[in-house]
Amino acid sequence: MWRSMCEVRSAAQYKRMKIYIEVLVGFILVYVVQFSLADTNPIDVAAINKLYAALGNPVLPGWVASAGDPCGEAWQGVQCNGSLIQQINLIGANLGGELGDSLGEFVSIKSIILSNNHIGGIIPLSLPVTLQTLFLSANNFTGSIPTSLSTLTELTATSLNDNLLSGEIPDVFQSLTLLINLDLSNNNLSGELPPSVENLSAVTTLNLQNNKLSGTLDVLQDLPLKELNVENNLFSGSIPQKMLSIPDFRKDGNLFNLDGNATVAPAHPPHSPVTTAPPSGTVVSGTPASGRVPTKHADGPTASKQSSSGKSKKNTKRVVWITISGILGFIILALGLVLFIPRCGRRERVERTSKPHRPGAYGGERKSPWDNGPLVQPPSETEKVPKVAVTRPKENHQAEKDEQRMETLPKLLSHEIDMSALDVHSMPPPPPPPPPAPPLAAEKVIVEPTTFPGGDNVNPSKRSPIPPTFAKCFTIASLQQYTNSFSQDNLIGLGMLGSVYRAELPDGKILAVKKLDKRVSDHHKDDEFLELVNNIDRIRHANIVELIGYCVEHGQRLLIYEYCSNGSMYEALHSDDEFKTRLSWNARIRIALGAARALEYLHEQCQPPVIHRNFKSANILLDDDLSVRVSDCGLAPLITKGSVRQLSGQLLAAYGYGAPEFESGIYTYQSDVYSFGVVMLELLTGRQSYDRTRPRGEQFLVRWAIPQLHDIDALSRMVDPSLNGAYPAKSLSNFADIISRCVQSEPEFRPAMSEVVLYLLNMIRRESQQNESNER
Ligand SMILES: Nc1ncnc2c1ncn2[C@@H]1O[C@H](COP(=O)(O)OP(=O)(O)OP(=O)(O)O)[C@@H](O)[C@H]1O
Repeated sequence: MWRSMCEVRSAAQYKRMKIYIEVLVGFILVYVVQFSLADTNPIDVAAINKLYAALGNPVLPGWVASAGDPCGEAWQGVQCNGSLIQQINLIGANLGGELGDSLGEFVSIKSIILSNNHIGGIIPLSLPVTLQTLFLSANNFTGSIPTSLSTLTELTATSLNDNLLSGEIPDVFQSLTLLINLDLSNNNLSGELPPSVENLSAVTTLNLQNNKLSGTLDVLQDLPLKELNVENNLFSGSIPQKMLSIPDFRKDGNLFNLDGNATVAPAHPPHSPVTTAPPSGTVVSGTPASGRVPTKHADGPTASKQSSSGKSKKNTKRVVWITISGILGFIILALGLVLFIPRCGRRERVERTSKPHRPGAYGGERKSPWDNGPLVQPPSETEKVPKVAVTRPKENHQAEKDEQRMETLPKLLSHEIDMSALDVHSMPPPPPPPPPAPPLAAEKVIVEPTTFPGGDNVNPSKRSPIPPTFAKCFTIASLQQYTNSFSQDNLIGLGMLGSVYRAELPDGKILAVKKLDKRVSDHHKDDEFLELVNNIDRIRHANIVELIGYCVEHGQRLLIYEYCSNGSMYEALHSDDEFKTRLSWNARIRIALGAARALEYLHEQCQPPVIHRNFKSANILLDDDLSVRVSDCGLAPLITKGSVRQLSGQLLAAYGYGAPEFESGIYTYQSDVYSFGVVMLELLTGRQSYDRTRPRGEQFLVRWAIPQLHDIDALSRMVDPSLNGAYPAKSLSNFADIISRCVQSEPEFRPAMSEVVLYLLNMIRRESQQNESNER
């Protein structure tokens, strides 16, 4: 065939052949596009239908027990890539029932996130081998950990903690070399750690606390652990020397042999799981008698899928594969022809001049105003660390800086000006965020929770106290005097780290004193606390609450901050109707900008960079003139320890600010970006991030809002009624577009904060241009 084509001699024959091929390629492309836009893959539909039935047909927007189109109809919590389901994320959705036996049937699902529900029964034996994250914590799962875990070779994080799991941990870790976070804590697991644990060559966080595990920790000694919690188990023997350098190693409540003497370390009462674990020895209902034998799934993906599918499904699958292979074959053939013909032509008709290349209908990606290339390349985790320390003085001239920044963005501006030349009202609504692409390798995405500064490998007890440079040292006596002995009248509020009091100095100056709870202070030695103070003291930015001083006395730890007279954005929006009416649309954009600048500074300019970790509207304080001061910056090390850590995770997730990855203990810069998106949603809707007084489907703001963000009509119905319609429609849709970028469930698709700042600045600039032209 190839030869005969090359032998085509006449120009007419060549032209005819070319047209024929172009038409053929056109047909193929149309078919491919149709295929990629087609309904959800039928195998995935069948699997999700079964899952839904097993969960007891709960009320979940979009979901149905038979057929349907989860990808096309955007079922709640479902994310797809083309026609394939990639993620099911239903954290805290009040789900009951069981998981059924359909999970292993999903074709290419990467993430199942069902934490904080009431799902019972066993963890299915059949699991999808494509899984990268499996979060089932805080449910009512019984029985043992399934052996099919061994087939999940792409797994990077899994949390099975806070369930009723019992029996031994199976020896399934041989091939889980990508696993970074594993949480099995707060169950009823017993027996020794299986030998294959030593193959977890990527694991950095391992939580095994509050079980009945026994034997030694020897299999853990060569793992790259940064955080290990084995508290409240029955571990014994001596602790391998190497393990003492794990930066966060908690081991109390075991039978370790310290200094050659068998020692019973003081046991803490185990954290009670969400539901009470049955006493050991109790036969747990629902535990399969024989269900723990390895299934055919261990044979690999094909086996696993076939074993769990019926004959008809096999046929469907075959048809799909044949179709895909056919299409691919066509494409290869067509490409071959397209590439081959010109070469033949060149060989045969050297006098022919080639046509200039014109991209076809599918030749380029659709661009949107926001898609003009990343405004600032989203830095990867490593790129985010600035090479040179930049510390912004408080008295920086932000307006001038913004001018400069805008000038450095000729590409953006020229594009935006071009866009504004168009009729904005006839423009389509903002485009949806880009479709999920295969996630990056986990190690590129994950940043370990911030630990105490000073290097991970430094033993805290060996650090020498470094007195803070600028922060003033207060005595308890003076603070007692300024707060009227920490009287109730001066109590401003309570947080998870402690209580905040209003303090009045003799010169009339008002300060805010954060008195850390004992359970927080107890985790940190004096020198660690001073180091923390030193690091907070370095954080200086016009949009961040300034640390004035500290106090370390008699085991008490206090942080003294500048006082913000207008309370928090949370109070302004949700507790004070009168204040809320003062928050015009412009004021809201400016609050968002101030908060974005604070995060941009923490992530990209501060040295060392800082992850906030507790970003929410209650931590966005407002000054006299409503300018933003973000609080609790640099306090992450206090909340990465002990019970506060758990509490912080629960609170962030429970109140709707926690990014999906937070469930696994992964908290990155992008997790802050997610929380920032939730704060923007609060500004847009005037709703709380979580409001249990609302109907079920509306309680979690993100879940309720996301499907509506790209629908102009729905958007205008979502806006805070107290704005009385006083906002430009275009500005609203741009604001919504930024939100939907920030709250994407795949962290790597969220923008860097510097991009968010630019988006907001650009919105403001365009509005002022619009206002000027209206005035003329
Ligand atoms: N510098 C400050 N000026 C004025 N009010 C403050 C200041 N710092 C904190 N507050 C107020 O004190 C209260 C408690 O703050 P705190 O940061 O301890 O807890 P939170 O933000 O409510 O919760 P979390 O502990 O999760 O951060 C909040 O209502 C906050 O508005």
